[in-house]
Amino acid sequence: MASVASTLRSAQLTAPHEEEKSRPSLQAEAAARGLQVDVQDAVVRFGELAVLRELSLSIPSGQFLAVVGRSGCGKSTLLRLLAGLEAASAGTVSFGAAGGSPGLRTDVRVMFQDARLLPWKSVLDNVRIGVPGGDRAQALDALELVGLADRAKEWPAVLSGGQRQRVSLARALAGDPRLLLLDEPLGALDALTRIEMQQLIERLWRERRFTAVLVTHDVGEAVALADRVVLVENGSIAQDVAVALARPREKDTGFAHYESTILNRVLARRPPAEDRNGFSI
Ligand SMILES: Nc1ncnc2c1ncn2[C@@H]1O[C@H](COP(=O)(O)OP(=O)(O)OP(=O)(O)O)[C@@H](O)[C@H]1O
Repeated sequence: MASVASTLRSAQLTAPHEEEKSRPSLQAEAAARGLQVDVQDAVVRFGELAVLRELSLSIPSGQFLAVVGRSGCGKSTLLRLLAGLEAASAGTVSFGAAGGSPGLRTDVRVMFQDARLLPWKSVLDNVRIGVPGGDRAQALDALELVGLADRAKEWPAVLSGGQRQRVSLARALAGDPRLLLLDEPLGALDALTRIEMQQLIERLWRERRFTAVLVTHDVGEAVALADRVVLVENGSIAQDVAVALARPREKDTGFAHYESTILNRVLARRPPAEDRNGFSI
């Protein structure tokens, strides 16, 4: 990873007109960084159960995509397919113009709902796991990104749940991924910490321009973060919504429109009464 802290520092030192002039080329470079993803007619089965049924999805380089859907519809299975943790029995998954495939790729990282930190390793050593070669400076840089460089020497056990998730995010970003897969990473956090983490993830995505795929039960979270929200239903994409709202997003009427459009569609099939009262699915 190029020194992120130094990149940010040098960006801050750039005079405004110079920054303005260099913006188009920086944007082009940034857009090219994120991995393009193409899923074509993918089928994933667990025994008799076909979870994904000829699902097709193209994600352009650098897009922030959110995946929503009812519990058990196959959101995590789709994410695991992209991570190379599940294999398709039919169809294809390919990355980039060159068409690379999932598997043991260093440019694809996953963040899960539980932080999955090794309790016998320090915070810094946990982050070093995410750095090819385990470079200390690179790991420290990633910890600085998430605001935890001063906790580097401590044990994971002394951190709060939100801090542990930030370490997990640092570990995922430390290898400078081109595709970040987020499987309900904020689901276990309290509401305030969750909002702070959403803002952190959005800021880092804007700065680093990786392609992001977020699985979430929270339609509000999907609308707050994503360029595009897809609904998985019956094993394929049942709704595909481009979220045309300026960032950072405010919970205004435009936001509420997207939220209710998606939620109404999710609930349209089989709306249990308890789901109608909230924004989570
Ligand atoms: N390894 C597995 N073996 C057998 N069945 C599985 C396996 N993984 C997932 N499934 C089944 O596939 C279906 C989809 O699971 P998946 O975890 O992808 O759903 P999900 O939409 O992410 O659910 P949730 O929102 O509740 O996390 C479920 O019925 C689940 O039981």
